[in-house]
Amino acid sequence: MSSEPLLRVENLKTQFFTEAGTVRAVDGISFEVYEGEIVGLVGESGAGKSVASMSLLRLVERPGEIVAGEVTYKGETLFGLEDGPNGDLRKRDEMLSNEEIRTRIRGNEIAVIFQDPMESLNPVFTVGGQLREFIELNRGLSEDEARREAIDMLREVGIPDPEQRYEEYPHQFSGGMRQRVLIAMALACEPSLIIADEPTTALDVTVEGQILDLVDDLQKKYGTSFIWVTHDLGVVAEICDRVNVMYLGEIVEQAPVDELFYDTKHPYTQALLESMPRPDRTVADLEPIEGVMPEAINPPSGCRFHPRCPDARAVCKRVHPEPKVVADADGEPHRAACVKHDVFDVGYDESPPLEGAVDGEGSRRTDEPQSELAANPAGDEPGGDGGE
Ligand SMILES: Nc1ncnc2c1ncn2[C@@H]1O[C@H](COP(=O)(O)OP(=O)(O)OP(=O)(O)O)[C@@H](O)[C@H]1O
Ligand code: NI
Repeated sequence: MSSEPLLRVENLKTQFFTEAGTVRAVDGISFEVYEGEIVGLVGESGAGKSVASMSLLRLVERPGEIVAGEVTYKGETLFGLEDGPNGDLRKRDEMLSNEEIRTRIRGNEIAVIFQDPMESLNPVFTVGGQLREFIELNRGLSEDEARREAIDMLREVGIPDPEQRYEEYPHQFSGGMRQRVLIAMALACEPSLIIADEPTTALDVTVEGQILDLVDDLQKKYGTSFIWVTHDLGVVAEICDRVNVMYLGEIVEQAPVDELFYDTKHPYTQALLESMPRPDRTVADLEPIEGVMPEAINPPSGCRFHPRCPDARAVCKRVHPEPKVVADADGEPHRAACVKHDVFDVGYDESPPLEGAVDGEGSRRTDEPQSELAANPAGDEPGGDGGE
C-alpha cells in the first residue's frame, strides 16, 4: 500500500434541507481509498451510503448540499471549504469547477455504476451504440475504432457473441448482462476509481456471484480501485480489501476486511454479522438486529446506536464517539467509534448499563426524560472527539 491515497475524504457532511427538518445524511465521515484496492461502504438502508458516494463527485442535488469537509483525489480538490474573511465558509480556490469535474474527472478518472442499469441505459438505442458513443466522446476515437473497442469491452466483461449482442437493445439483455454492460462502460475510459452503488443487489445470488468474480478479475487486470456500496456483509467478504461500516450518517468501524470479521470492534458491526446468513447457520440461528434505524433528522444523543445496542451503558447516551484507533491490524489502523474501548477513557466500565430491554421499535424503554435527547440532538459532546 503506497503512502498517498488515491482518494481522501475528510469530515464530509452532506445534509438535506427539508420541510420536516435537516436530514444529516452524511455526518462527518473520513476514509481513504488507495490505489488498486476495493473499499466497502456497508450499512443498513438509510445509513447514508449512496449520499456519501454521490457527494464524492458532487452529484448531490437540492435540497441536498455538502456543508463541510474535503475530498481530495490525486492531490486535486474535488470539494473543499475554508473559513472566509467574515467567519463564513467559502469554497477553496483550488476546488475544481463543475465544468472540470464533468469533463475531466467524471467518467475519465472516477466512474460510477448504479444499482439499476435501466436507469443508466437508454431503452431506445442499442447497447453497442451507446457504448460506442460513450467511448467516441470520451476517448476521442473514430467511430470505427470506438466500435471495435466497444465490442472488445463487451467480450472483456463476459458477454457472449459480443458482435451480435452489440446490435441488441437493453431490454433484450438479462439483469446480469445489463450490469455487465455498465461495468464495460465504467471501464471504457480506464478510470482509476469506480464507485459502485449496490450494482448486484437486484440480481439473484448466482448471477451476483458471477459479477463479483468478474469485478475481482478486472480489478486485478486493470488495477482499478473501487468503492463498493452494499448492505450485504457477504458481498464485502467476497471482494473488499478494507471496509467502512456506516450507521446513521457516520462511520462506526473501519478495518481491513479480515480484521472486521474476526476481530469485530463495534457492536453494530457485530449485530450486522449476526444477522447475516451463513452456510453454517440455519435460518432459526439468525439474529435480526433489534429495532429499526432512527431517522437522520433527529439522531439519538451520544452514540447513535445506543438505543439498539446490547452493550450500551449510561455514558453512551451522553458521549458521542468519533472513530479512534482501537487495534493494530498488521500495521494498518483498526478504528471504531465505541466508548467501551479503553482508548476512549470516558468511564464506560463504571457506567451503569442502560435499563430496560431494546423494544421492537428500536428505542430502549427507560424512565429517562426525552428532553435530554432534544437538548442534544447532534449528540456532540466534549470527550468524544479527537481523531486518534
Ligand atoms: N433527496 C433527498 N431528500 C431528503 N432526504 C434524503 C434525500 N436523499 C436521501 N435522503 C436521506 O438521506 C439519508 C441517507 O440516504 P442514502 O440513500 O444515502 O442511504 P443508503 O445507505 O444508500 O440506503 P439504501 O441502502 O437504502 O440505498 C436517508 O435518511 C435518506 O432518507
Ligand atoms: Ni443507497
